[in-house]
Amino acid sequence: MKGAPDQQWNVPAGENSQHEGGFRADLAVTTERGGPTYGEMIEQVRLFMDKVRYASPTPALADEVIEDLKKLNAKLDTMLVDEWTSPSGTRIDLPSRGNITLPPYEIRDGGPDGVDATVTFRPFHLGGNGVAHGGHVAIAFDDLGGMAAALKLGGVARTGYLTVNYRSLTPLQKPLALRTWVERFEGRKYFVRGTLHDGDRLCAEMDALFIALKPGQA
Ligand SMILES: CCCCCCCCCC(=O)SCCNC(=O)CCNC(=O)[C@H](O)C(C)(C)COP(=O)(O)OP(=O)(O)OC[C@H]1O[C@@H](n2cnc3c(N)ncnc32)[C@H](O)[C@@H]1OP(=O)(O)O
Repeated sequence: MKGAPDQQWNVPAGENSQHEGGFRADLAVTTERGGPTYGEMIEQVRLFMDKVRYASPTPALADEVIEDLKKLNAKLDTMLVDEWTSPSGTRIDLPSRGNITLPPYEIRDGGPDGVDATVTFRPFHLGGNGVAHGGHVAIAFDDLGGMAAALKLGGVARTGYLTVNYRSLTPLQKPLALRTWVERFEGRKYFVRGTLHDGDRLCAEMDALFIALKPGQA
């Protein structure tokens, strides 16, 4: 990665490393990494992506935006850390734990019985004709399905397969109810179901297998 010659992006698993296999060794959550305005920074990036999705800039404006973005990227280059110490993914006080790559969701309730979340697809999640891209719906199911498996097994799991049935169109910019739960498990195999509703209307359903990782497994 350019701009951060002294930073290690991938810390190999080892005696003193901060991860075990594929996931964080320390699953402790934080509300402090990245500082008190980290969430607002993420929100401004999402807002920017919303604008980019719909903007038709003049060549002059595109050049101006490019120069501004280069400056911002150079600023962040001075503060890059490895994935295990990044705030992203651990900030439970923020939508989607501060993970910019996920559709923003808030957890209403979560435990071994399942996860109840509210997800709001943004303008930049547009697929076509004003509604969400199906891939973004699948990402929301994957993360929250993985969370249901993790809360049931008390450890981490990776997706073996994930099937989404798209039952009706998924709107943007509207809080939707996403629920995931472990239907059954056999050994390391956790069969997880999920639903996405707009009010009473079913938008999509998930049927997935998450496999508990063995200690140290990537
Ligand atoms: C609280 C924070 C929450 C955050 C949640 C984030 C969730 C995000 C989750 C992800 O997106 S993970 C990324 C996407 N997934 C992957 O990249 C996984 C790629 N695949 C693998 O790494 C391995 O295949 C895997 C670790 C999943 C399993 O390999 P293993 O060698 O550990 O297990 P094995 O192949 O022996 O399979 C174990 C059992 O599962 C079964 N199995 C494995 N894959 C299957 C599959 N695809 N379909 C059906 N069954 C499957 C397999 O047949 C076997 O069944 P039995 O025990 O009954 O014999």
